Amino acid sequence: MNQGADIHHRIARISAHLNPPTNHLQMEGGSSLLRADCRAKGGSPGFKVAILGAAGGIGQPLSMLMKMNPLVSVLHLYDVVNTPGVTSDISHMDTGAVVRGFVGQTQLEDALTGMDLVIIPAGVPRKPGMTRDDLFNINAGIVKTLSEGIAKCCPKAIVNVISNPVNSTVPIAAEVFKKAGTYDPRRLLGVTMLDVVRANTFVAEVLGLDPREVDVPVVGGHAGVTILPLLSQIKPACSFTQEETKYLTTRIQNGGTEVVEAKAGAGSATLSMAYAAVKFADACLRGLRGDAGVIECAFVSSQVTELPFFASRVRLGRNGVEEIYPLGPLNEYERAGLEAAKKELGGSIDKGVSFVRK
Ligand SMILES: NC(=O)c1ccc[n+]([C@@H]2O[C@H](COP(=O)([O-])OP(=O)(O)OC[C@H]3O[C@@H](n4cnc5c(N)ncnc54)[C@H](O)[C@@H]3O)[C@@H](O)[C@H]2O)c1
Ligand SMILES: O=C(O)C[C@H](O)C(=O)O
Repeated sequence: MNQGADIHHRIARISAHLNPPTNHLQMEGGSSLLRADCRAKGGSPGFKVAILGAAGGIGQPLSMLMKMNPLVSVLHLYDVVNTPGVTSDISHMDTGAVVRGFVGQTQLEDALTGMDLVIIPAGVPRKPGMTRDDLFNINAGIVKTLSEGIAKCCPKAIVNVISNPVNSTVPIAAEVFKKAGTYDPRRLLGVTMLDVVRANTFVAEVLGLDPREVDVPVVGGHAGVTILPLLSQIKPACSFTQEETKYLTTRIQNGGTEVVEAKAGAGSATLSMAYAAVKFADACLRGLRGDAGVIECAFVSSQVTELPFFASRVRLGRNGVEEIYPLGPLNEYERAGLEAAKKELGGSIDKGVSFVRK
């Protein structure tokens, strides 16, 4: 066989056992194909991460940022459209993770098999005038289907749910996992990190600080009054006037709507969300690696209140959520906020549970 034919033969051989439609098939040179294949098979240390909804407004920058994360060795990009292009594009970044693309329901199982962490930003976003709950009718079914795939193909994966309404989609995923007999509450987390990111930013603005120096716990859920910033517990310790407290609480609770209105029909937060999702996913991966003291806020199965799910500070470890911290001392304003949050949150959780049990 001449040299050109030999290379073509090697490419064909490798193509046959790489997942379709991977970017590697478009690379030139048999030797690089072989090396990428070895790394994909676990030759390089790191975690295997799938992003479901990878071609969307959040999915694309999230995929790019996860490709830059040194803890990721394999990155699977799944969507019902456009993943071949996104995968090809992102795969040219000279970072460690091997990227593979999967498109359409028939490739969902391949996308999920063997994953350590699955991030779900699949689903429709809000338009001005809509609540997150208005997305339920479409997104509930999407999250249900994707969760069924996870239960079947990677039941031990940590799952980060971004799709709205998070207050309902997390209970939906939990019910699907219960039905499948795979539910481990420690491994299912609703992503509320954007609320913390916003709270840090807005509080830093008021205090004249660098946002990186500020840490605001945000508890409850991820919609309107269920988003409850605990300004009395911020680090560094600081007090606010009543006016500042009201301004900050309202702005943090309406952060999503602020972006939806500014985008004027073109969707909701995508870039700040991708940043927040990566910050949270990185914390989950550091926990999986066994790092000590990884603490973030997340919407999880919880006994912190009488509700079955609640967002609060959690410690992340090798099994996902290793410890859930109590809310700590609340001031009068926060106690009233907690009551309002619980009232709305209870209904959203029930709605998610009934969707699967019906
Ligand atoms: N948790 C949060 O803090 C937070 C923040 C921002 C947005 N969100 C939510 O994230 C979701 C996505 O927002 P976006 O701006 O990226 O929307 P988008 O419309 O830009 O992207 C969504 C992607 O999901 C894909 N998709 C649809 N059905 C799918 C399925 N069955 N399987 C896989 N992929 C599927 C679409 O093809 C699309 O590429 C929305 O529900 C939005 O409300 C949550
Ligand atoms: O507001 C939205 O609809 C998207 C997201 O939940 C956000 O908080 O930005």
